[in-house]
Amino acid sequence: MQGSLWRRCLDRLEAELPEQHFNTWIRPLQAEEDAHTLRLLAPNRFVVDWVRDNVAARISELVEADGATPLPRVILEVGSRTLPARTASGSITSPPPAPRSPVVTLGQTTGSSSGRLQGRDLPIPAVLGSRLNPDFTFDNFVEGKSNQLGRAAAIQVAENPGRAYNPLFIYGGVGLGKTHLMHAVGNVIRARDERARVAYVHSERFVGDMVKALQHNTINDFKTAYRSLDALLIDDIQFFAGKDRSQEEFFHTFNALFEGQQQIILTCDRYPKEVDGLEERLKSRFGWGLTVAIEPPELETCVAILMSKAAATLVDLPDEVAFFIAKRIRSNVRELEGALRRVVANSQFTGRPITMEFAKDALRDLLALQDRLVTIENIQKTVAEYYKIRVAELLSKRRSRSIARPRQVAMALSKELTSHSLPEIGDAFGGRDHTTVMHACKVIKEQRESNTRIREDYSNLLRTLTG
Ligand SMILES: Nc1ncnc2c1ncn2[C@@H]1O[C@H](COP(=O)(O)OP(=O)(O)OP(=O)(O)O)[C@@H](O)[C@H]1O
Repeated sequence: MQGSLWRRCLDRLEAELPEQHFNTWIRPLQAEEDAHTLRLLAPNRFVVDWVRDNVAARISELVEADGATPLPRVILEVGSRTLPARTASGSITSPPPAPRSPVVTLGQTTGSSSGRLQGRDLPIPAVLGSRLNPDFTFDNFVEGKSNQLGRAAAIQVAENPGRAYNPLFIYGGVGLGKTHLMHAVGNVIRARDERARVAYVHSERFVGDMVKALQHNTINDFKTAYRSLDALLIDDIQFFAGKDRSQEEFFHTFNALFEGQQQIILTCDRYPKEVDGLEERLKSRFGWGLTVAIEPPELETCVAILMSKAAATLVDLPDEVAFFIAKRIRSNVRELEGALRRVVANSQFTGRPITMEFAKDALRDLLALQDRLVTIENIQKTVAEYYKIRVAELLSKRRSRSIARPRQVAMALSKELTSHSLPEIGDAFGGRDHTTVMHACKVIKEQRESNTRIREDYSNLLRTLTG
C-alpha cells in the first residue's frame, strides 16, 4: 500500500465525513507514526474532544483494517509536531511553541512579551489599517446553525486572546459575516483593555502599505508596527495569492506574533489549502489554530437576521414580510440587508407601513432581476454541470440514482427559486406529472435534513444560482 498509515486513514475520512467537519477537525491533526504508534497531535483541546467523541472509533477501525502487525496504538493529544529548525535567511530559527489548550490557559491575560509591553504605550501607527467597526458586535450577530461554530470560536478567542485558538481562521462565501465576527473579537479585546493594540487590516491594504514602505525605505517601521500588536485581524487573505513578497513579509509578521502569543485572526473566501498561489508554509501555519467555516444561513436564520436588523432601527417588520424577503434573497446576508434597507427607506419616504404588497412593490426591480436570472433552464444547466451529467439526462426517463437525485434537486430548486407552478415544472422536466415534482420537493426537503452531502450540494447550488 502507498503512503503513510495516516494518509490512508485521511483519504477514507475525507470521503466519509462532511467537508466542513473534515476541514475543521481532521485536517488540523498532525501525525507522528512509527511501527507501534500513530500519534495524532491536535492544535487544541476543542479539537481533541471533538475527534474523540465523533471519529476516534472510526479511526481505530481504519487503523485495524489497514492490517499492520503489530496493531499500532492510536494516541490523540494536544500538541504540535516539532519542526526542524532552519537557518537559511527568511525562515524560522526555532520551532514554534505548541499551540496551547484553552483549558490550560483560561483566565490568563495578554501582554507577556516585554518588548510588546513597551510598545503598547505607543499610538497605533496609521500604517496599521482601519479602525474597528463598533457596529460589529457579538450582541448583534444572529446565531444560526450556519455560523454557530465560528461564533463560538470567536467568543473563545475574544475571551482568551492569543491563547485559545491562534490563529483563528474563518472562511466562507462573501457577505456571510466573517468580517463582522472578526471585528466583534477586536471590540471585546478593546473593551476589556482600552490600551490593547488591535489592528484590522484588509489584506489588499497590507500589500499596498508594504509596497509603499519598500518604496519609501520605511519597511523597518512597517515591521515594528505590526509586531507590536496584541491582535492582528487580516481580512480576505485570498488577496495574498500570487503576491510573493507580501507573503514573505506576512510570514515573518505571523511568526513574530505567533511566538509572542499575540492573537491572529484571518478570514478568507475559501479553505486555506484551496487558495492557489499561497505558499505552503503559510497554508500550514494557518491551520495551527482553529479553522472554521461560515455557511450561507438557512431560511430561519435569514428571517432572524432581518427581524434583528429591523428591531435595531425601530422598524416594524411583519413576520410574513421577513419570510418573503428571506425566501427571495438567498445569496448572502449583505444582499439581505440591502433589500431590507430598500423596503425601510421606501416606507419612511412614503410614510406607508410595511406590508406584503408594499415590500413586493419596493423590491420589484430586484426580484425581476433575480427572476430573469433564475429560469428553470438555467437551473437545469447549473445542476447538470454541478453533478457532471448532461441536461438531456436530467430530462430523460432514466431512473438510476446518479441521475434521479440530481433531477429531484433541480426540481426542488425550480420550485424554490422560480414562480412556476408544479405542472409547469413537470413539463419542463421532460413532461412529468406535477405529483412527481411534489414528491421530488418532499424527498429533497427530507434529505437536506438527514443527508449532509445533499444539504451541501443544495446550498452550493442555491449560492451559485442566486449569487
Ligand atoms: N449572523 C449575522 N447576524 C447579523 N448580521 C450579519 C450576520 N452575518 C452577516 N451579517 C451582516 O452582513 C453584512 C456582511 O457581513 P460581513 O461584511 O461580515 O461579510 P464577510 O463574510 O466578511 O464578506 P466578504 O467576504 O465580502 O468580506 C454585515 O453588515 C454584517 O453585519
